[in-house]
Amino acid sequence: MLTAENDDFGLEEVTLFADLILPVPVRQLFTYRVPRVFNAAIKNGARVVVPFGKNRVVTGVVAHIHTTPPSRYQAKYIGELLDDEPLVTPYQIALFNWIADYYLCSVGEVLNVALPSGLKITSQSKIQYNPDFEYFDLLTEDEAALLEEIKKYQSLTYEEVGKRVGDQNINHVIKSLIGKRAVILYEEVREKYKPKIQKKVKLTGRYETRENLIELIGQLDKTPKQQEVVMRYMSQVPIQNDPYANRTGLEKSFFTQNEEISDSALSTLIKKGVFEEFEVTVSRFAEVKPDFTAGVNIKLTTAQQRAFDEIIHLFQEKDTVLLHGVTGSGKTEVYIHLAQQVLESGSQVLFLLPEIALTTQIVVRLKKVFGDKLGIYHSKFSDNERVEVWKGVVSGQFQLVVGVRSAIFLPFDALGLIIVDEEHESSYKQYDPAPRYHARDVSIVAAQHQQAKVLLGSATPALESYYQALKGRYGLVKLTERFGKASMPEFVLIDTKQERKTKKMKYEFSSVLVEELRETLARNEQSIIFQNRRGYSSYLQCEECGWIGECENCAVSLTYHQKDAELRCHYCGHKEEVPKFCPGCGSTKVRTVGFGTEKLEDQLKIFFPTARVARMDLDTTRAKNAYKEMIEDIEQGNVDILVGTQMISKGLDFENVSMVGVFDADRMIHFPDLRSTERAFQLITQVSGRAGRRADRKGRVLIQTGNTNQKILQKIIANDYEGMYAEEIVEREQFKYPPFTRLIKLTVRHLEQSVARQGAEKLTHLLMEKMGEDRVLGPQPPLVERIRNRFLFDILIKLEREKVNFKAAKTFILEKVTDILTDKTLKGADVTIDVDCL
Ligand SMILES: Nc1ncnc2c1ncn2[C@@H]1O[C@H](COP(=O)(O)OP(=O)(O)OP(=O)(O)O)[C@@H](O)[C@H]1O
Ligand SMILES: [Zn+2]
Repeated sequence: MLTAENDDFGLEEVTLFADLILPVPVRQLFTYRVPRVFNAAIKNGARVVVPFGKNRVVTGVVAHIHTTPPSRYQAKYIGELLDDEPLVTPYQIALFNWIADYYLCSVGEVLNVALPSGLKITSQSKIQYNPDFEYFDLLTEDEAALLEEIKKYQSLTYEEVGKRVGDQNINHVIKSLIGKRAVILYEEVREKYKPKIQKKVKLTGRYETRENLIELIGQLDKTPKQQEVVMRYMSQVPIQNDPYANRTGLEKSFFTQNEEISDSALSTLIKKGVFEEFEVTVSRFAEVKPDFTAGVNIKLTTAQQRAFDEIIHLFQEKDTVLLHGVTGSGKTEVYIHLAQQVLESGSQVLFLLPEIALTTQIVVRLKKVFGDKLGIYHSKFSDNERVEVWKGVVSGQFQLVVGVRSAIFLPFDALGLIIVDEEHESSYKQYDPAPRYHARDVSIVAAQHQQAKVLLGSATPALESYYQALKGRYGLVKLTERFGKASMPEFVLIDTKQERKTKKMKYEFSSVLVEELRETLARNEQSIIFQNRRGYSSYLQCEECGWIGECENCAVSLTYHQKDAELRCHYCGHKEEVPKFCPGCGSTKVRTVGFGTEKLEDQLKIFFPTARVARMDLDTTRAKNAYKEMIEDIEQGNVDILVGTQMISKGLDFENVSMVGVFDADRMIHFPDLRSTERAFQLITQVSGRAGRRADRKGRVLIQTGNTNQKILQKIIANDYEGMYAEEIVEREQFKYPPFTRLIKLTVRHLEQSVARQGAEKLTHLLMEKMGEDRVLGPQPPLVERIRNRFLFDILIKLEREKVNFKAAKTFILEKVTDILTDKTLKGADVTIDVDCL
């Protein structure tokens, strides 16, 4: 038999099939038939467009090409082949498969988050005149007129039809034309990504010689406007010194946007064949010019150099190294030096950050060193920009990419190093939708695929990472001093109970904190106020009847946002107007309870009317450049007091911040969660680390608490990470929690509470039968037991790392979940699986 591999001639004849990864939540590949015309061109990793289901068109990626038709169904044809060269590399397909396997989801779901949407496909309805149409008598006047217009074109979109007839509201006429079959509607697939095109002009070839050019200028004596255009061109393009400069030409907009130059003169010159027009594809990042003026060659301090050498040394035997360096110790400088070394060796570097807020400052630092080699990848970028980074990685332009968690999906082919900064951060974990992956953990696997190394860095490592380091699985390197004689900040615990008793509290602020703020202002230094809750107050409550504003879709109280005078659900985004009277009893005594960043901002303005107060949280940073502008504002000293959520807690480096105030420490410490102690330590240490980062500014941190004796607060004050670790790890072992076990959370959801409960109970039983009662906990409703109208029940599975065959256990779990999903008595129930839930 002739096969695709061994005979090119036979390729024309043979029928090929392709197994595709499709972006759907089904754990299988889909086999499609390859039209013969694509036989020679189709490759693994290429994108194709295929019909799916009744009337969907989706983009898939070829995983495997073969000659075996599917046995259970008739294969449909692939519609279009989008790439001549594979867009997704074999490395990526292997990694996506690993993620799907490990996190128990479909490869399609991985693909769905991995591909920037600009590389996916949308379908657009197009309208075309039906040549077989005969019943013109049936048309109204409007319809006949429109049909005449449509007839002139091969095909049009709805929008274009509207433009052609100068009326955007003609959809109803189009609809009736479709109904009468006078026009045909069809779906055209198109790529969302649009390269940015620039129109340029250049002199035609014959004027690249000096003589011809001089002659031309002479000829134009009589048409001074045209002569002006040529002269201006020459002033911008040094064609006399370098004839090749003409080849790059000049943006057309240079002429069209210049009022002194006449458009028509340029047009005439183009018509005469003096100039010619051409188009080039330009990078959207062209405007971000690197700034080479400062800081290119920062010299590492002795301590940093020692850390650097140790890391390099440890990489000889370990694939992963943890850099535990206190806040402000200069970890970023160590990363930069490592990245430089790796790039020089010809390999690529991926630099992961947990949050967009952080990229702003670090990108400035990296740009100085790496210039155009640096690609930036995060969600505040448009799709087109993300596609450009993707393509830039393939083309080799971007050898270093800084990005948030999804940057781990980029098509690297020669990774040497992955840096995971602030590796303890929970934002590396994706919660919803699947894949519920952890970018730090995926990094380690991605690095294995590429024989690359991973550097984890943090001032407050995740317990898991530190455990692995102490066990010797990761290398461990420490930086215990701040850079440049800056000392660690000094802590003050403020007893709010005492202050309340003596009536010294002013609103939410202790007198000590207000006084400290006043002194900081007087010294012209900056302060940070940290409260990990946005909005004005936690909720609204009626003093008379106790009514509390709750979300109609979720079992959670609505947060009061004063600025927009509304109540908002932080789970589903539902919004309501603030009621004037209590909906329960009609009383007007509706009060706000608790406080968020918005309220603290307001109160600060009352204490310090002339101070410049800024707020940084999810609500104030929605716009694309909001972070950047706010951070620059702070750097330039235009802000005296910054109020913010966890967003401001880590990584930011402001030289003039000397005071940090921490609110609601108790809520962080006592949050009902196995990680609350670890998290409280991390958050408070990180935000404290923003204070006093320069030798000439002693940092002070004031923590408001109802109980100053709490052990964890003492550990924070003493900067005693090891102490915190030692106590926590004992508890983790005792209660069988990570790192000693792996946790899988199953959540059963249903519109009806009884069905959700029933499903969860059934599933629990099925699991317990084989896994035992100790390993399966629940079911129980989570903290917020209803989200978006659906009731939730959680089941927690604990699997001992050393004892349990993880893979087999997961296969078993998947089987049982499938049993529930196909159970007729549980119709509509849905189960999400979260492997290594946090
Ligand atoms: N060797 C050096 N030479 C000059 N400046 C340095 C050096 N090392 C660090 N710095 C400066 O000290 C400050 C703190 O360093 P950096 O931001 O890298 O700390 P970090 O360890 O990443 O802190 P955090 O954990 O809080 O993010 C920065 O402004 C940095 O530019
Ligand atoms: Zn809600």
